[in-house]
Amino acid sequence: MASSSSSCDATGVPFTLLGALITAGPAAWPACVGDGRAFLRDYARRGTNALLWAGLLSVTWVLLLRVAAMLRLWALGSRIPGPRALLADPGLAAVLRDGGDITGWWPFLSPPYSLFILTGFGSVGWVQLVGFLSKLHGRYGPVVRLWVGPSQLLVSVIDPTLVKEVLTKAEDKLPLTGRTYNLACGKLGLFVSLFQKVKSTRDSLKIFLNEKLTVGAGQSSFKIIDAVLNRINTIMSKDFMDTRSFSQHMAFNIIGATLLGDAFFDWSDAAAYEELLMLVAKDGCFWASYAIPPFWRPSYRRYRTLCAKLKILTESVIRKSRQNSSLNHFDQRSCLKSEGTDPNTHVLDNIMASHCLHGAAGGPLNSEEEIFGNIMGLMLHGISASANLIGNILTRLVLFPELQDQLHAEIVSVCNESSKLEVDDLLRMQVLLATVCESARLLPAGPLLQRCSLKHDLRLGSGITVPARSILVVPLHLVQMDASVWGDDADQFNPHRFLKKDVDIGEILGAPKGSNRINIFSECAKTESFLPFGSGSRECVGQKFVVLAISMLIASLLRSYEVQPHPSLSKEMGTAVDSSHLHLPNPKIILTKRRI
Ligand code: HEM
Repeated sequence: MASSSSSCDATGVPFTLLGALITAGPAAWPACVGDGRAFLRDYARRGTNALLWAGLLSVTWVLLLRVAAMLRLWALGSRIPGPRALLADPGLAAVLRDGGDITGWWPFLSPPYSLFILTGFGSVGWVQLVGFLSKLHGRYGPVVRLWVGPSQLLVSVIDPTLVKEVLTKAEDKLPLTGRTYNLACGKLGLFVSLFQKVKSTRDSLKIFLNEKLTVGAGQSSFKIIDAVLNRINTIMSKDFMDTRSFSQHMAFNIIGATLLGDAFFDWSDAAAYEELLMLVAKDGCFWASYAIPPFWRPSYRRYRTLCAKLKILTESVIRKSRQNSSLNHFDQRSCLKSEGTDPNTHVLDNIMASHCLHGAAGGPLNSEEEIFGNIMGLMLHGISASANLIGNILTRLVLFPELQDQLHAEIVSVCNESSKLEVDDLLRMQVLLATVCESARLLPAGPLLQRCSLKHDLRLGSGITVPARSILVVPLHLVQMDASVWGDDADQFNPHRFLKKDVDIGEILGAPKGSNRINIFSECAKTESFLPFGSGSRECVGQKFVVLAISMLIASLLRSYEVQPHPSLSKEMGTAVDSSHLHLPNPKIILTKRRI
């Protein structure tokens, strides 16, 4: 016997709500189907089922994609030499616990996911990390893989040719780098992961910074250094100062005045800004390392408040700087005017101007917010990294008084007493440039260059394929202290190696190849192992500017002052330098005016 439901002819009943609306309605349906309310209930049930199925299918699809990506990562990753197991090294646990710092700006993943958060100014974390990678490279060769999580592959490269290839081919930064700067500076177009996003801003910034020091033009004295040095007399009213704070203060003034123009010098909030900036730089990487911002932690909220204050101050100095600038606001004039960039304006206008051009070419205009963010990011990175290098050089000068004498003699011989120092003079100061380079070689601003290729696998010439989204690192300290390249004394401070061994920093200085003035660097045999400013698509945009600016600062300083250790410290100085040179003391120094 047929059941009542099977005898019900429901074919006339519409399947969808739309269908129901355009038919004559429930009145036209067979009685066994029920009234309109029953239809809606049935419709809701069917709809919910469909949605659940769709959700289930999408989640399954995403999971399958993830699993497939993970299997692919495992398959490709396992072909790269390296330890088999997931990372379980007790030594690195200590590194994990260390705090992070934008100066190092080699941020990694975080508690609880992370491998390590690296600190600036030569922390213990550096030593452990470098030691660990050194062991791995010793065992597995120049390319080593390290599983830092089931779906996270770190690949470390130290072979100079492969390093160059990696830094050129892999154009993206780790997303965490961008997050760190985003957290501190808000929206910004520099330092973020995707190369395509940073490219145009990088280009205009490069032009601006390079034109600040027109190398080889013969007539450009570096006014900012004069202004900075004028401040030394005020600072010297104190008995002594520690190298770190002095270097930070010098770097702050040089970078601040370069980016923001003269307005920076008579800015009443400068001291507060400097303090705030360093606080924000110190903790940025740590907080950004959380996958979900820890809003519930009061210390995190305090950090956000500091960032907000810094942002307000940055905006106020930028406004002040704009008022001072000859180009008051970015307008059509500035767009038309600046195909190249005008070195007399400040960087803000140039970045804006370049984006006007960009806009004319169809690209999006930078928002004001992004421009403020860029300037803030540059201040954070530029000041921290420059302070590190200046401090390193000053410490070496204190440690090696005979080098200081040699530098002074060189400075005096290159420029006569009354003349102003010019950039051209600097290019003749070979020992000075070599000292800057050697200091940068031995103590880079961060221990690792980091890259990733977000979208594509990376096929290296050596036949190795690095899967997309792997973390690629170049341990600078291992590369720059490689005895097979730099000789047995690779870990010793010896600026003269740059004179003898012909490392080409001509490119950094932007001088023509073979130029007489810098022929010390005319051959490039070791260049690929000298990477304090990185290399390739994401290399430091400020390198030429900063090498010359710091050389100018040191030359101007040594011309008028002798840098001496404070008497209370001089005895311990000799032993304070750790053999790996990853730790430098922070000596108290006295600047004694030279008798002319
Ligand atoms: C001694 C001082 C400095 C050091 C040691 C330094 C070092 C570095 C390093 C290692 C990188 C990454 C390179 C790579 O991954 O290949 C970098 C990137 C960069 N640096 Fe510097 N830097 C210094 C000063 C400056 C200054 C003064 C500025 C500008 C005011 C600057 C602007 C940049 C920019 C824009 C990038 C690239 C960001 C990107 O591509 O997203 N740097 N720097």
